[in-house]
Amino acid sequence: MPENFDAKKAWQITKNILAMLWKYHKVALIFAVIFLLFNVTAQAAGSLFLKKLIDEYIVPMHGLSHPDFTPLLHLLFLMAGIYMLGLIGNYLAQRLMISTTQHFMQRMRNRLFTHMQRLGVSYFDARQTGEIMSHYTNDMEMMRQFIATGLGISLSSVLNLSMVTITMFIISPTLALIQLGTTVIIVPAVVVLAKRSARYFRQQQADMGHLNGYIEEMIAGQKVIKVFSHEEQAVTDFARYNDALHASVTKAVRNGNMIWPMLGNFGYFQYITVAMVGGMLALSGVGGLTLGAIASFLNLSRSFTFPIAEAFGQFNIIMMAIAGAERIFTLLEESEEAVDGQVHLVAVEVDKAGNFLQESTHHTEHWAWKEIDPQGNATYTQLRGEIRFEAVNFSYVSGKTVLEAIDFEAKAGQKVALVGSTGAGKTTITNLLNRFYEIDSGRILYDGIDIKRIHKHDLRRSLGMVLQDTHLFSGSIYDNLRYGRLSASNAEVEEAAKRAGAEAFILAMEGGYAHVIEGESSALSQGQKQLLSIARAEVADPPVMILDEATSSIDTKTEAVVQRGMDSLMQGRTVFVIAHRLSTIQNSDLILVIEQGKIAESGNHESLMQAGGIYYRLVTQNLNDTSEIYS
Ligand SMILES: Nc1ncnc2c1ncn2[C@@H]1O[C@H](COP(=O)(O)OP(=O)(O)OP(=O)(O)O)[C@@H](O)[C@H]1O
Repeated sequence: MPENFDAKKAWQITKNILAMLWKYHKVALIFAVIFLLFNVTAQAAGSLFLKKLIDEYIVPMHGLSHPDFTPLLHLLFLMAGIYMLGLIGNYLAQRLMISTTQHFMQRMRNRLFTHMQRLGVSYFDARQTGEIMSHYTNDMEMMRQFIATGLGISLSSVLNLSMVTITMFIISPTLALIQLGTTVIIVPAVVVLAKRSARYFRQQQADMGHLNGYIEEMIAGQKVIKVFSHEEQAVTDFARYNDALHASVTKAVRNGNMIWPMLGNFGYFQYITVAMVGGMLALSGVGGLTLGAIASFLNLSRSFTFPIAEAFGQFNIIMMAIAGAERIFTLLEESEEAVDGQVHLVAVEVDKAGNFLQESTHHTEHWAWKEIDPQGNATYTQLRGEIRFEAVNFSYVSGKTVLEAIDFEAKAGQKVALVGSTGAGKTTITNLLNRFYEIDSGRILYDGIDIKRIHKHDLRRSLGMVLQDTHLFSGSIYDNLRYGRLSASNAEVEEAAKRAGAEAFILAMEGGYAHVIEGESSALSQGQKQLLSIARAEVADPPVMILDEATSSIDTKTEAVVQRGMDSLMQGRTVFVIAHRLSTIQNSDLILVIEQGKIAESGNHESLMQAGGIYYRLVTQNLNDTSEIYS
């Protein structure tokens, strides 16, 4: 069942859109209303002229043998002129609304993307890419239609209706009251249909998001689907999502579409009622109704239901837009990742003995933490790369502890290896160091400074990451490697690639460093991608590195090359290695065996082997994963 329609919320969202439109496009909106007023005034004037035409020109001419048509023609020309002005007003109003919509949408897209860049990793971890994408495609398109057509038509309908009502009262207050009185009858039915329709439109937008999410997941997982021959299953699952979407679209459209014919038919009923009552009143001489008054009133009676029907005809669009806009606003209301922190990372110049000289504006390979006290005095703490976890507890979902009482120290320049079974919490430890997620309790210190006090951008700049899941962007090799540090020169990029062991294969490619990679679909092997990602980290030259070791997805020869790249990257830095090959971590200064979110053992290779515990069994049984010990 679709969620209940919340009229208050729908109104709030409409108000939000209107407020934003007003804020940025005040002048355009004022002019659009003025042009629309031209149009509705012309139509009302047309009805009043019709009365004049019949009562003062046509009726007196009746029975004359030589009628003078000149005054009649003058009046007809005047009417044509007024209608023309109305048409021009309408055209200008439409044009203004279209250009306003385009500007508004451009602003919204920018706002959405900027906001998305400021969201924390947790937002993306919890959602499918397709679902997020559908905010940019589907929801945005709904919003565009809302402003371009829904809002324009509703606005002109309201103005039209007001003008028609005023003109009706001018012509005959009695008939005007009958018209309004009969309209009240239809209101409850329209409201019921409108509410039902709105409910299904919200469901439709949600179903569309699910479908997009599923498609995106299936595209990303095409190879896996094929490997397991699950094409049929994927088609069946897709059909389920598609059926759900079809059902909600059908229900929404069916309810929405009933409003238009219902109001249309009701308009005829009103037309006949007004004609009959008006005729009777005229015949009995009540209210001084003339033939011209009845004719122009009947004309207005048709125009009365038309804007109501037209406004409700936009109902589908408005409801879909509200559903779409609600999803966009929900994303916009998603709290941004806080990037506070008064401690900054700066490049510094040092003398031969390594003593601090001064802050530098360019890359120097030496870093310091800079803090400015309330008096404006800067203090510099030389960056050493010491990391300390003190009694850290963490849970992704409240109540489900993932890390418990994590306590260790990585001294400057040390290599710390994290080993343990899958899901033990190794990656989570690095996620906390990066502040992708905030700890529940305890402290993480970086050179003695609580990382919560370090500006998040600077903290992350000081931590390089080479993940198994490498991501390269569309662009040249130069561009991709420079992503690590935008100010790096070509020579620095080439030097880093050489150190990472990536030079040979880069030069073998057409264009060498200028070779353009087309996003993730590039024809690079897993090992080559990993070498590029190592080189990218080399360019960034951060004092602390987090390495997720290559797994068996690459062959032994490439693995040796990647390992050499990693070894080079580790030189002179504090390094955290999420280890998958025990052979590569034996020289680590500290090995942490993580089990079910706790440090089960810690020490160096020798001490852990002597202890004869989990690590000893892992090594002696030549296993990579502690879970195999227990199985
Ligand atoms: N974004 C997330 N939201 C909720 N739970 C998560 C999230 N990421 C990881 N977890 C859970 O936290 C636990 C630790 O996961 P983590 O990725 O740190 O394990 P790991 O030791 O790195 O495993 P692996 O060696 O398989 O990469 C697991 O139970 C996992 O299911």
